[in-house]
Amino acid sequence: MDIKHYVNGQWIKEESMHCIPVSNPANGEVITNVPMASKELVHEAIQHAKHAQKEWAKVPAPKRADYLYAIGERLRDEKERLARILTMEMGKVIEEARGEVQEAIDMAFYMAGEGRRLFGQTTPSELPNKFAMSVRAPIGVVGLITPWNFPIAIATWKSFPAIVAGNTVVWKPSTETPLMAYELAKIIEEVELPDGVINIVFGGGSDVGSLLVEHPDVHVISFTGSTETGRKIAELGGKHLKKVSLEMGGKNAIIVMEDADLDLAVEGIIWSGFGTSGQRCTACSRVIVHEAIKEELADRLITAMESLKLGNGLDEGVQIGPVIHKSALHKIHSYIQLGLQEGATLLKGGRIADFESGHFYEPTLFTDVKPQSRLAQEEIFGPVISMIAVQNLEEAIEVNNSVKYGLSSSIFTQDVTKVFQAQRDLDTGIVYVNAGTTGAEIHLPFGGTKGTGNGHRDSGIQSLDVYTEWKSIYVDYSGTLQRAQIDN
Ligand SMILES: NC(=O)c1ccc[n+]([C@@H]2O[C@H](COP(=O)([O-])OP(=O)(O)OC[C@H]3O[C@@H](n4cnc5c(N)ncnc54)[C@H](O)[C@@H]3O)[C@@H](O)[C@H]2O)c1
Repeated sequence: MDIKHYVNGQWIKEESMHCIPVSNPANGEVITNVPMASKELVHEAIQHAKHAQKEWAKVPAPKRADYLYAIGERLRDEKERLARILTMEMGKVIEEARGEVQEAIDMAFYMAGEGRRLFGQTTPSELPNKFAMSVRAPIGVVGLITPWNFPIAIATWKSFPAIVAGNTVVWKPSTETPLMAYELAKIIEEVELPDGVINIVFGGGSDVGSLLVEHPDVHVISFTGSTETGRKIAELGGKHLKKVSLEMGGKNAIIVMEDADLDLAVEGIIWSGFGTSGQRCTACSRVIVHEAIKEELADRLITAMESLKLGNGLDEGVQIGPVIHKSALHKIHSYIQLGLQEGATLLKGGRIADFESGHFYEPTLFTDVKPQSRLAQEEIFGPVISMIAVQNLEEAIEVNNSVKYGLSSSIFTQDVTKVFQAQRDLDTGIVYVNAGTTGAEIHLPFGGTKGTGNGHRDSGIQSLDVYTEWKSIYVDYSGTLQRAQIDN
């Protein structure tokens, strides 16, 4: 499949184009080549987006929303085909890939509905015969920079609210997973979204990504990726006084209290820890367990892990797919060595899985992990769970909150008092009760605190705050010049 950039409604293949191969992580087969955009093309895409935004902002929001309904319909028609491509390029198992495409569909319809709301506020004026209101105004050109682990959902969390609010978009997808972006571009073309409203340029982070962040005609940057990259973007964006929304890494924990339903807890831990091979920003990588049940929980987890099936995500019945590439495999393995050096006890896994091709890591469980060890503090982004024993809920919450990240947390307990105490004191942007750390719904705000985010949210109505400015409008119909801010 020959991938091209999509700029101003045109498919662009540059003469001097440099391409890099993209391979299926399940078997190493090259599935496409991704072109690296030149500086000139990125600049051109931004200029088209800037030009298109002036007209797009004048289109009534309910009409802008009609394009999202059409995109949603096309995504729904293509769901199975897209899910299969997603599994091929990213590796997640087909059920999860279907779930991800469904998220994009849901986001299209949800944000299309927003075209008939985009609520502002009216409020009384302090002066007679004067009307006061505030409305959401689009900001201009939005630059999107996205990761490989959710190649379509995250882009739709960002681009759909951006365009329904009257902005235009230049999107730089991850070079690991360009096919989903290419497929979305084809749908955008089919529904005849006006030229320049969504532009897609492929390329590396430090060149194409940085260009978007630096460019004076890009007014907002919406980024999802690692905390390390987010920090660089925040620094560069800050230098250019740019609005920057950052959704970054996580080190999420499940707390299991002594009164928990252990069958449920085991299911929650297995699914959130090993689903997507641990490559979710919300993946559970720590289990904070009450001392009294730590052995029983470990035994049950080991039993549940015995039956997990690794393999190509396209094969039905496979529960755990590959990790994205070889260097991820080696990074994960280096954390196993580190954990052992730090005194943790390896209960299961800890090995690169024995497959002829592809990048597979065995689901891994450690116990006796020290809360301050690097194994317990750093994002591994692989199928590795560390168990940490605690004496009570207060200690569990302290351990949960001791990491630099703050995305998702969860507690398994039957005690309503503990539930309310935990939801108040856990310092993450998302808290689950009697469910794992993954499984966010698109109509709730998604994001985290501390090293995970900078106060913005993807999804939910709250995401509109990233893509709009509040404009306050005063209409004086008194026929006289009424002077406000004067105390007679
Ligand atoms: N909080 C969330 O919502 C969320 C969701 C999914 C993934 N993530 C995080 O994403 C990470 C995994 O994704 P990844 O490996 O693709 O992350 P990454 O930070 O390596 O890359 C993310 C994107 O940033 C680009 N990039 C890299 N360097 C850049 C630079 N200097 N300037 C501009 N852009 C640059 C990349 O090309 C890519 O498109 C994990 O840390 C995970 O937790 C967070």
